[in-house]
Amino acid sequence: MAGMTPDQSLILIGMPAAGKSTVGRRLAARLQRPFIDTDAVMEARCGQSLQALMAERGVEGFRAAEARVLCDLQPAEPAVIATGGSVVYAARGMAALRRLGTVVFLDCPVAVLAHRVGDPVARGMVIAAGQSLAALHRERLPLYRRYADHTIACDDDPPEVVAGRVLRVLSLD
Ligand SMILES: Nc1ncnc2c1ncn2[C@@H]1O[C@H](COP(=O)(O)OP(=O)(O)O)[C@@H](O)[C@H]1O
Ligand SMILES: O=C(O)C1=C[C@@H](OP(=O)(O)O)[C@@H](O)[C@H](O)C1
Ligand SMILES: [Mg+2]
Repeated sequence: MAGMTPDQSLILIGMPAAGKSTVGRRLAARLQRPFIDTDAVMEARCGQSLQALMAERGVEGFRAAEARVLCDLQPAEPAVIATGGSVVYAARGMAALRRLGTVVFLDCPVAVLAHRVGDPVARGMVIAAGQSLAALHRERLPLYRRYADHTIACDDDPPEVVAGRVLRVLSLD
């Protein structure tokens, strides 16, 4: 898929700490579009922090709540949407997101992610007890690839550079 039409939202997926929220905010400013972070939408809707949600409902409950948020997302106008890293577990949620626009996968090496993330559990990630970040990355990579219209290699490049790559691949620069 080359470029995107003006009525489409731009949706960022990828591992936690890949830069979806940071790069997404920059893209929204550059494109003069609203910025939506599905993590913030979920916290507002559930009335608690993601960490509290995870502690109360567990991984399955968290994923179910996230899927409902994705299915109900209706931007008033084309937006830049940063998602939580675990959205790709929800097939129905991803189908809903894909109806809203173009999905871009920020593909960041696991070593860079590990440096940024610190302790996955303290960060409130959807991760099984004892699972390493590298194992989680292996588990999710096929899912990110399945849903991506475009993949952007991020390495450890600054957010502005990554944002520029996204705009170029979508012919929006
Ligand atoms: N391209 C980047 N280069 C360096 N640090 C980054 C970059 N993108 C994000 N970060 C940092 O990594 C952390 C996680 O970024 P964030 O945007 O919250 O990622 P995500 O939304 O994908 O989880 C933040 O501290 C942010 O400042
Ligand atoms: O990947 C994950 O398991 C998660 C990523 C977080 O969002 P970011 O990807 O924006 O960090 C947040 O949704 C939650 O802590 C679970
Ligand atoms: Mg984020």
